[in-house]
Amino acid sequence: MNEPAVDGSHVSLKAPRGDDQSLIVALRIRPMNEDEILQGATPISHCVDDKMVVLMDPLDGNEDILRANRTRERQFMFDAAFDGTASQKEVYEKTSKALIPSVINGFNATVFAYGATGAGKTYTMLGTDDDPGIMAHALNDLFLEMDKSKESMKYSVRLSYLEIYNEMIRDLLHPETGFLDLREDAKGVQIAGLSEVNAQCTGEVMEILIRGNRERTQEPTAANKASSRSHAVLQISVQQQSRLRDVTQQIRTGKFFLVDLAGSERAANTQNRGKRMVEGAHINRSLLALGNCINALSSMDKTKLRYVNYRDSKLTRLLKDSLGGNCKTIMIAHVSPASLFFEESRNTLVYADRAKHIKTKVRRNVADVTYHLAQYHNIIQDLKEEIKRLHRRLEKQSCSHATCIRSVHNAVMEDAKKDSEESDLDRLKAQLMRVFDSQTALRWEREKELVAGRKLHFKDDDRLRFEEKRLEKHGGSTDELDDPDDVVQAKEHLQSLITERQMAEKLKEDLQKQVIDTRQKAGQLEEALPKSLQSQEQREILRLLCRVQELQVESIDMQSACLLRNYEIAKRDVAVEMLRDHKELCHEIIVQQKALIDERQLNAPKALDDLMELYNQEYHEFSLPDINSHKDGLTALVSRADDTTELNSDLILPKICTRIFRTDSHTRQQFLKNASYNLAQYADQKNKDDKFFSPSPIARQIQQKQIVSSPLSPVSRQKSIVTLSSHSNLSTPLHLRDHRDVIASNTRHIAKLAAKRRTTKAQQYMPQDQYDFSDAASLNRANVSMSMDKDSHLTESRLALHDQNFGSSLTIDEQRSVLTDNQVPSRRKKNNQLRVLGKDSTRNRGNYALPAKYNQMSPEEFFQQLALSGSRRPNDSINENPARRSRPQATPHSTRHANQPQVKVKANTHKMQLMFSEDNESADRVKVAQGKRAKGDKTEAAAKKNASISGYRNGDISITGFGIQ
Ligand SMILES: Nc1ncnc2c1ncn2[C@@H]1O[C@H](COP(=O)(O)OP(=O)(O)OP(=O)(O)O)[C@@H](O)[C@H]1O
Repeated sequence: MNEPAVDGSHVSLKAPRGDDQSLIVALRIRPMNEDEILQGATPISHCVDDKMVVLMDPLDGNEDILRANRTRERQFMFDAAFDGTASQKEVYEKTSKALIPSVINGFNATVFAYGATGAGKTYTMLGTDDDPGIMAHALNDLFLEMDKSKESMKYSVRLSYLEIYNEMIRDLLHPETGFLDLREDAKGVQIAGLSEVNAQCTGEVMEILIRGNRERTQEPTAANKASSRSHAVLQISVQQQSRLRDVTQQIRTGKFFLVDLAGSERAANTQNRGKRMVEGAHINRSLLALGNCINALSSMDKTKLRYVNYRDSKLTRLLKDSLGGNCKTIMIAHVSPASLFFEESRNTLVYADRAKHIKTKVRRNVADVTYHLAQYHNIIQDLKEEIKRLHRRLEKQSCSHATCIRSVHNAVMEDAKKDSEESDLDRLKAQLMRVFDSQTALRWEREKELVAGRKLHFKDDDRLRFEEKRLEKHGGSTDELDDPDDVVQAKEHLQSLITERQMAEKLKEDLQKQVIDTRQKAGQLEEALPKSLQSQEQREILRLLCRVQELQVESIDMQSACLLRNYEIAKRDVAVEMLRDHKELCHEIIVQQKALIDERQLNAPKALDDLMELYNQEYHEFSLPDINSHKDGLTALVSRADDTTELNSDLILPKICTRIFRTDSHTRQQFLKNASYNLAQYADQKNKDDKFFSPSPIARQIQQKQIVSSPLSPVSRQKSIVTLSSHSNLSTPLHLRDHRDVIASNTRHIAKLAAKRRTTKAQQYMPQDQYDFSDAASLNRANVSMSMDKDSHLTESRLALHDQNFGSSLTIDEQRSVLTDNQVPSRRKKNNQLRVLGKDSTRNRGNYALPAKYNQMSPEEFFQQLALSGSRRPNDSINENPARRSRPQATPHSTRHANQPQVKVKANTHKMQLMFSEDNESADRVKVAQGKRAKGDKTEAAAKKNASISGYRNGDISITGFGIQ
């Protein structure tokens, strides 16, 4: 068992003569458990004292003549005996504790628990979490004991944990290594490949132990709910070496085996079958081998040569040293007190009693190490260190007056050092604050500079451009200026701006340099600080200082953002100012041109006059007093936005919006909120009045959006007017007819575009279930000359109104060309043919009869046909009633005229259809049906019922809107 060790030095194995030592045997009787009590068992094992145990035969021997004179009691003496009241600690202390110093000093020791299954072996060795057993107590004491001598000794503790299950050895700390081989050589019994784990403290050891136990094979049997099916061996190897280096060194290696054997079992009691039975057989075989060894070893006849057969099982081979060799061994035998286990208890007691006679020769495992000459130097060094250490200890122990004075002096010195550290901290703090301050100042300067720089740029660029424009306005290049004062003033201003910018740039450069300097200083300070700061308090102060600085920086950032926002507002103000100037300029041009027209008595078109009137009206209305200068006015304006009636005018909103741009953001938001809400209210009110033409909610939203989000719409209007004027070329004498046409055409074009845009949006938002677009497309194709768009506001009546207003003499051809260019679907545009009904003939179930002549009719022909057959031309009919003209009304009962084509729209299943008929006497009715119809309901009455609109007067072009209205 002696091991070579230590730094490759020469190790000589000593073989000291061992002392004979008897195997110590203790007996533990566990308390009766519930099962045993329920089965009516009586206690048959008793501890008479701490060494004597009495076992009673439960059978009544009176009937057996052979037993009649025999005593029913049998007494056993052990080194220690424990009954059910004994605690784990007591058992440990009275048995295994004494082995701990021996192990530390290089002796081998073994404690093994023996007994029948369920007798309490595992409980004694391992114990429970609350009440740990011998293993935990022994390891704990081992480390405590080593601690006592760690000043002079060095220790190394290694652990291995294995189980013998069915005669196979398994490493419980590394079970993945599989089954291991057991070998014997000159050094003793070895297990090849068994892992050894280093442990430094009790905690670590306990962890290893718990890990190993988790791997142990345990199964429930009838005798024990958690029966160990294997023998478990925990091996603790302790190596002790003196710290004192000498020319020769002793290394002591003690091994401590803690063995929890599996219990012998009777198949009748355990009722084991199959695998459990095989396990039981293996257990019994190995325990029999152990018993044989014990028998042989305990032979009283010292004269005879004994043969001990360890080879019968792995257990006996492993415990060879523990039983008959160099080992202090304790056997703790376990029995149940119950009468049910009399046989098992008796066997155990007999074996335990026999084991008492086993003698082992115990000797210390010591290895003497002789060092090499080269190692002496190290040893001397170590010794010197040791001397110094001892001197220091001596000094400490003899705390004389001088030492006290020295200690007081030391304390004073430490205080002084602390003070100086604190003053250092103050100094650093001040330095840090200076750096922070200068950083803050610089940052602030830079932010201001940034904003100022932007302003300057903006001022420079925009003002410059503005000035240039102004100069250009006055005509010619700057060289040929008539007004030198203006130019001089502008130049001076320009010069001052340039100088200002240069100064700002210089300042910026300086600031940047300063920033770099400060950063460097801060970097140095950052490096120096951690070295100087030692205490937690100092670090905390520093952390707080840094936080303060961070907050200051955040505050500067916020202020800077504020400045930038102000700057943006100022920029917008300037833009508004410029737009105003521009507006004034436009106004000047318009007024002058008007004067020119009046002066030359030119015959301007009526449209132009109307536009001029509108313009004048708007111009004066927009010259409201500045809101900024009157706070009350602003409040009044916002409250006006609250007033629904005010919004009834289409002009008030853009007007207010233009003004509101100059107010603060909160007021702006408040205003827009109120305005959009009231617009919706207004629109609702309007819709109630006029269901026929009311736009959809989404269309209303779009309308509101357009108005609200276009505060400068009057300017755009001005633009349109200017464009129109430029097209008209009013400054030159007109060929009236031509120009009127051009103006009319342009106006039509604008109106058309607007109508188209509205239509697109309405289509986009129109809910599908309200209108079947696919079918509407076919219907539209049928009415192309009358309508091209489902939601078009550009009805013929409107165009007619336009024509009337602008005196257009456009022919039907021209009207058609306008329509076909913009509204006719591209497919039809291609062949320029009008299919009166764009219905697929195969899908046509004959719900309506269509006169053949309308098929393949061109739009022009169709339109003419319709017009001829009516009483008037479409545009003529509008003049009749201005109310109807501006808004076509649904007239449920229209007048009938003979010889007019009947135009009907019928609701088919899910669809609308259009029907023309000429042969009907009362054929001037045009029916428009919309909506869905119940499936299977094919009568016209149902169609009418479902129709939401029907009956326009013949010739009223508003039929074009049937698809949507
Ligand atoms: N001294 C005791 N005090 C209280 N309970 C005990 C004592 N000894 C054993 N027991 C209980 O008895 C039962 C059986 O004990 P244990 O498992 O230790 O038996 P065992 O001898 O190891 O059996 P096996 O050989 O089958 O593993 C356990 O529930 C255990 O808690």
